[in-house]
Amino acid sequence: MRRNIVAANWKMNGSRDLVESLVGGVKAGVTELDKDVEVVIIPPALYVSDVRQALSGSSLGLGVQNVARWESGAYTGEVSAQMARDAGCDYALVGHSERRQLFAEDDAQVAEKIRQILSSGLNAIVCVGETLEERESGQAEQVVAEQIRAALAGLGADDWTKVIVAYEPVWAIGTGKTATAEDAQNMHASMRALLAELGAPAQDISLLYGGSVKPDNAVELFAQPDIDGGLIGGASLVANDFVRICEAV
Ligand SMILES: O=C(CO)COP(=O)(O)O
Repeated sequence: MRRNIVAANWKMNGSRDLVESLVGGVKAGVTELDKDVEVVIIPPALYVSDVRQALSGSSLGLGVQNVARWESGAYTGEVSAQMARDAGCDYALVGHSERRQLFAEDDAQVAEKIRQILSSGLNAIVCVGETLEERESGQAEQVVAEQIRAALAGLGADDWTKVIVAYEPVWAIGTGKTATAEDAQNMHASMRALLAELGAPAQDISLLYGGSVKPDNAVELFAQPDIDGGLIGGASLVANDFVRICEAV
């Protein structure tokens, strides 16, 4: 059965004070949620342990925003998937468009990171999405399909149970522009069809939408049959807004 998931990607925002106030607010706010909704906090790696402590006693999940593509060794500044697991994480984001654009992460590197994430026992939230130019030239589906194939082709049956795919159109991230619920649903349906082609149990895989999700557009987006939750940036930094988005699932 696929799960409904709402994940908070704090990006490079926050402080220890914010961890206290934000996690406290979210924890208190989500106690009323349907048990079928999984809420995941993804802070900067340095705050993972603080968030883990602040989350204690709750069922919220924890994740990192990135991992190294190597297992261990002389890679100054990197954090491995195994370390994230060791520090108490359950999830790792991979292939976020900010990593692809600002850190030149390509599909091959994304695939290597996914292998690290899965072999360490974490769940991978694999981000894909097209740029505005690609959408306007009618290539959106093809771009997303290529990203999914490059990242996920050849996974084994056990691996698929730990894969979540997040569709985040690049032009919708942090811009206040959201894909229409219809466009997002169409993309999600085609992603699910492709996953089936790749041998995945596609009906069981959670597909999240991300890109300017706010409390007032979340209900319509999450009502779509192939949208199983969201990956939330800006609105995840305000406890009330994030809780309202979680309630919309
Ligand atoms: O990139 C995102 C989540 O990973 C989306 O960010 P915003 O919600 O700020 O648009």
